[in-house]
Amino acid sequence: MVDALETAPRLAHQDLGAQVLQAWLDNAARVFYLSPLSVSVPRPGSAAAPARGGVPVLFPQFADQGVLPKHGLVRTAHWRLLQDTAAQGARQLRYELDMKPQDDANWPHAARLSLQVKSKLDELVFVLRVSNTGDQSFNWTGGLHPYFAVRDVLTSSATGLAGLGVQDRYDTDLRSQPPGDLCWTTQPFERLYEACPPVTLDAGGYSLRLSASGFDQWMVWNPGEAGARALADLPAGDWRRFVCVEPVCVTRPVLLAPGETFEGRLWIQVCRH
Ligand SMILES: O=P(O)(O)OC[C@H]1O[C@@H](O)[C@H](O)[C@@H](O)[C@@H]1O
Repeated sequence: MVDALETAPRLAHQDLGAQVLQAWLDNAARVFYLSPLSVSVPRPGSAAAPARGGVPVLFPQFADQGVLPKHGLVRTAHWRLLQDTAAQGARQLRYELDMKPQDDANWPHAARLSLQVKSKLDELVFVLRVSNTGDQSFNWTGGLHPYFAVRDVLTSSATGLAGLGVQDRYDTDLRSQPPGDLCWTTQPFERLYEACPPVTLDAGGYSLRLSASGFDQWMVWNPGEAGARALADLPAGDWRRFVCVEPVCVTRPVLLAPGETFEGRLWIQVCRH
């Protein structure tokens, strides 16, 4: 009998941003893209940079939609690792971060974040919890930003999104996802979906079944050939090696009263062809 632990994805991770960097399946396939040019060591005068790849956590601001640094404050914060274990056929990680009102003048709130990751056989589950530990309500946007490794984004596709309302950064007249599979070209792609139904991503060689709860939108992003040139931490040509399908809350910020907790989950199931 094969021990399920032997086949559960191995995980690499770092406390900066509680960022899962990689998950290896038992055949050594990598679930996530991770740029070899990622630098997480702080340079004098600048904050530590999150790795380009894996699964960054975005909070309390999605992308550049507000006054905070792009994608918020926690992907450049050092989290506490509370659990890193392998038992009963599963690997489990748990990170925690406490945010205090005095940490950032533009977001003067108290919150506790926890990220739990569980890998079992061909499955990964991410659970992000946000608790309001202060005495005033706050709202936030953000979520998870997985960089899914694909053989070639130009031959990859995703199903499950047809007919959903969209906001597209580059095609502002587009109102809904056209019928058929979603495919990518050499052009930059950034499309926010109005909901978060299950999606199947054909990564080339295997598919990833993605489903989420708590989060209520998908953001699908790939910088394309031209957009990638502006990303110093991405080798030329590597934009073809990933697509980000991100479970997020953007259009409807999450309001948390004192003592309330949000819970968002992402399930990633690897299906061999
Ligand atoms: O380069 P960053 O800060 O990691 O962001 C990557 C991309 O992340 C996506 O989620 C956003 O929709 C894009 O606007 C953004 O460019």
